[in-house]
Amino acid sequence: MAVYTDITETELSVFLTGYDLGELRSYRGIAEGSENSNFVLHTGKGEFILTLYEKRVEEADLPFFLGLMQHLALKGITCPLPVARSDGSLIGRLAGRPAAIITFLEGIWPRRPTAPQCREVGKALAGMHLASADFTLSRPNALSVEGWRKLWAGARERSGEVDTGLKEEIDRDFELFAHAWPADLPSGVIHADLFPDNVFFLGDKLSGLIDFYFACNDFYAYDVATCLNAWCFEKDGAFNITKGAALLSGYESVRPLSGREKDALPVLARGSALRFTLTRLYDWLTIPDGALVQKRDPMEFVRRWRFHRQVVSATEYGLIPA
Ligand SMILES: Nc1ncnc2c1ncn2[C@@H]1O[C@H](COP(=O)(O)OP(=O)(O)O)[C@@H](O)[C@H]1O
Ligand SMILES: N[C@@H](CCOP(=O)(O)O)C(=O)O
Repeated sequence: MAVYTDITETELSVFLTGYDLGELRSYRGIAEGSENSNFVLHTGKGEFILTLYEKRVEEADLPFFLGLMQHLALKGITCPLPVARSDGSLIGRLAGRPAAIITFLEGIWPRRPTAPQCREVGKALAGMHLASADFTLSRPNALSVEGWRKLWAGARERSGEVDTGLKEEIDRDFELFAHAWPADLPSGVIHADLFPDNVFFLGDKLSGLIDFYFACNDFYAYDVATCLNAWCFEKDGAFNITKGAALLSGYESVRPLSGREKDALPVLARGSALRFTLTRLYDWLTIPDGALVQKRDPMEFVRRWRFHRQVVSATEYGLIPA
């Protein structure tokens, strides 16, 4: 469910007078997504996506997110282009919420990603990293190790309700990250949530990257690690090395990883799996049933995190040794 704030035809028509998009022909809410309210608009100028930003997105971060999409789209990355209002701004207000309109992208997100699709996503991720190198705004990653600690503080005491033993196991990882988390790897703007539901395909051809609302500045290799987690595990929990190899070779065909980035992949993948475990665990334990936020199973990522704890070298992800 992802229409948390409803809108009337009248208020939407008034909102659209701030744009050069012609008249409103129809609109409908979109069921998918989890953070914001999204609508498809059909106007005199075609189809667009309208997003009303809900409480979890900080209004102060919107210039970064929308500016990034604009920067990337103008550089040829297949992502939505924010539509400017008649006064030149990208952000308006609708139904008491900050709101923006972005271009509509064709495509379907893959429910069961294939190895060729993993290769395409690797290439697209590297393309995004290169294209964002000269983006002038920055945003620290609120969901890096210190952010995880805060989530853990809010979930730790009740974590046994999800899996016994988790408390001690996660505590131990925080001790590891205190000294083993990389201090300096090549960094820049990363997507930070490039899961299959944020990538559209037409067949095996990638047609769009969406949902830049976790984008931030961090290690590029951390974004690669997140994609390994999001794209290369099967429904039964097993890591698929063919998909891992496809994703990594796709990435390296555009932006080769340095030796230090390769060496760091196991700890980054472990940290990234913990990051998604913790956001899911926190929501699982703190959001009341029936609330308007989609809760996701934390155990899916606990299993991935446990897998990475056994990994000693990135060759286990399908990386070809230099
Ligand atoms: N530019 C776009 N073009 C086409 N569909 C889009 C676009 N942006 C979002 N959507 C649709 O809206 C859904 C939710 O978008 P998303 O940005 O993932 O929301 P949330 O931030 O709430 O997770 C997507 O799964 C997709 O169906
Ligand atoms: N990808 C995250 C949840 C974020 O949801 P999104 O709909 O904004 O991509 C997870 O799987 O935990």
